[in-house]
Amino acid sequence: MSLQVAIRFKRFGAATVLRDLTFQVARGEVLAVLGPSGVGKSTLLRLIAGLDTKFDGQIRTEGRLAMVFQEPVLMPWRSVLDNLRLTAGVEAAKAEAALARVGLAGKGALFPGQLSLGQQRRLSLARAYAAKPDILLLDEPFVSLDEALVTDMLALTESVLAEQRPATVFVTHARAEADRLATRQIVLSAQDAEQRV
Ligand SMILES: Nc1ncnc2c1ncn2[C@@H]1O[C@H](COP(=O)(O)OP(=O)(O)OP(=O)(O)O)[C@@H](O)[C@H]1O
Repeated sequence: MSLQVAIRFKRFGAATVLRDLTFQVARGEVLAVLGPSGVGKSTLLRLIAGLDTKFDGQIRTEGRLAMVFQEPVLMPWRSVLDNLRLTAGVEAAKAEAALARVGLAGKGALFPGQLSLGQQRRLSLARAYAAKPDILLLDEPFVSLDEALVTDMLALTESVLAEQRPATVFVTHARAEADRLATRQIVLSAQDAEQRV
């Protein structure tokens, strides 16, 4: 099993954000995580990624992990091509192809600040996909892309998932995106948490 999650609780101060959440994701499976804003979806991904280790429970991951954040996290002082090559560890020719696949052909020499937000999001996706991770964490990766781009990026994601078969956890507000990409869905609700403010 690529990913095993057993969270007893995750607290921020007196507020319990996640409680008794247990699931597993095998290679090739795509688990969509839905639920209202503030319910703890991004927190869950940060725990899985190991970016936050303060919680009660156990998370086991196997292999290489890549995460696409809600806001693109790029190195502003490095070119678009370097952002892809340095993080995903791919050679120049493959990096160019990965850029072309997300519609960023010819943009490799620019810096992230010279890209639109939508282009930065696409670079983040390209970087995660080029890394060929065993575990892929996607935090609302299609937010703030226009409709045509969402369609393109969904199709790209679908083919990347079919080719690479990572264990994927996909956070989204959009039920239609979840229906299209996910093999399983969970909906987090405020009842999973216990707000004690
Ligand atoms: N570093 C932090 N310190 C304190 N509270 C935090 C921190 N990070 C998140 N929270 C709180 O935890 C709760 C869950 O936040 P999280 O970002 O995981 O929600 P979400 O479900 O991803 O929301 P959205 O759909 O709006 O992105 C919120 O109440 C938030 O205020």
